[in-house]
Amino acid sequence: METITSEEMAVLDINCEYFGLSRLQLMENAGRGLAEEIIKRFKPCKVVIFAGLGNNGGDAFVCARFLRNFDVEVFLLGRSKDIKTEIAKRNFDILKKAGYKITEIRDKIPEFEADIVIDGMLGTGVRGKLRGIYAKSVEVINESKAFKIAVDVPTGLNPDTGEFELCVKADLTVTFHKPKPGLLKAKDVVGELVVKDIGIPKSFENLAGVGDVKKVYKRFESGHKGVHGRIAVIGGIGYTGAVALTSLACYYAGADLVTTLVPKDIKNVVASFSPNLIVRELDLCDLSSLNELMKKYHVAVLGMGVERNDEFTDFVEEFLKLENVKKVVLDASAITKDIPEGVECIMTPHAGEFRKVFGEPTIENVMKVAKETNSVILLKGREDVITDGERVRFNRTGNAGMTVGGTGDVLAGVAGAFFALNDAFWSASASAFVNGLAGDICFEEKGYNFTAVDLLEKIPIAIKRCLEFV
Ligand SMILES: NC(=O)C1=CN([C@@H]2O[C@H](COP(=O)(O)OP(=O)(O)OC[C@H]3O[C@@H](n4cnc5c(N)ncnc54)[C@H](O)[C@@H]3O)[C@@H](O)[C@H]2O)[C@H](O)CC1
Ligand SMILES: [K+]
Repeated sequence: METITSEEMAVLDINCEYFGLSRLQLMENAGRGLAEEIIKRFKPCKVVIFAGLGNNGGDAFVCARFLRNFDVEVFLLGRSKDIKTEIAKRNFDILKKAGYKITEIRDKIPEFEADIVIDGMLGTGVRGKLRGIYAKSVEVINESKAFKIAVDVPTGLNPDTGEFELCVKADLTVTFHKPKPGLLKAKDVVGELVVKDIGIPKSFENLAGVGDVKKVYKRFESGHKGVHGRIAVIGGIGYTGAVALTSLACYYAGADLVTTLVPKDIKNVVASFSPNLIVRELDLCDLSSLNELMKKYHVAVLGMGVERNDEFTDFVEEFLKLENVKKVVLDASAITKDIPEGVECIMTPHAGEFRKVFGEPTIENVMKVAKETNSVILLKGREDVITDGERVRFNRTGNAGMTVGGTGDVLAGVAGAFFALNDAFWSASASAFVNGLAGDICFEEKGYNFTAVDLLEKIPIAIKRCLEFV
């Protein structure tokens, strides 16, 4: 049975909203689906809903509306003004206006008689040990003789691992869209498991969106220089601009420190492009200094602005074997089959570069190569393909103006910055989305005739738009 983790569900939730399927619609479908399962099993009877302050509670409020002729009472675990989300509050207010019996629980849970108890306290938003009234409520529910129905996840169960300390012992769990992995591991507390379709198109699951960017972008208020990413950019053998574009893209995507390593003869040229750049001499033969240097860096981004040559190909192979090389983004001439064990890798070929090294860029072959090289492939194209060999995501942002030279160099920098603080798969997906969105912002302002420098400067705007999306 295909499952979805709570993290993936959170990303999908936001992406649905971004693609026009609102969370309010999803909540309505979830609540209605839950009520359908109850009406299928029970004649109208007494129902007590234990509702939390998040969307799990929201689903239960919707469900109440569809339990026509049932005697429904709601125990809200806290004050209504503390309800966390606008959509849950909206559904709470509807019940209030409709005159449903609602009790705001502070610390004492009232005595109650019920045929059915609905656990709408916590779902995929649960974090850590059950606190305060939540723990008490679980104990009271488990002592009750009522038929216990869990909304999405029995409260207290870790939806991904199936672990729990104190958890609702449900007779029936109605989960939405797909089961969370933990539900398949904890049958004793899950009871009968029903998966309700809430109308999310299958394709949305594999589409890169704003949710991907919100997942990977991190800013620590109390951060010191370097905590947001230290990146080494290596290239510039033959071309001067590419490595500068990549290095500046690392900064525009949030990295704190970027060192650009280029051949001696162009060092000053590259340095002259921007005071943001820290440019150092690259000696392809001095691997021990490079290994020393990499001690201080999260990620190395290689291959931009290098005419493919055997010397550089050999260098890349040796570089990847260095002890302190943990995470790499391999672009253009650095793309290779030989990724050593223990090196996390994102490769960013376009179709031509992929074909040269791995053969036809069909989805199947790209997934096969990702699996064989134990890396994430971000195949650039009209629709980017991101895969780790198991999972696949597609990115549809971007436009025909991005065929201009240098846009791939910018993408490699964005991927490097996200990769410093995240895993390869989501970093690749989020960077493809951001790079394309920046291209679309350029198009809004300039039509198709924008440059890679224009794209570069729109990267922070694109990220800001994603982070502001609620
Ligand atoms: N995409 C979907 O599948 C949909 C899911 N829906 C439902 O939404 C919940 C997830 O909602 P969320 O608001 O993210 O979190 P919860 O309701 O699970 O948690 C709420 C709230 O509780 C607090 N909290 C967390 N841990 C604890 C704890 N240990 N003790 C006490 N309180 C805790 C925390 O502040 C949270 O914010 C999902 O399960 C579905 O039921 C949508 O409605 C439909 C689409
Ligand atoms: K629940």
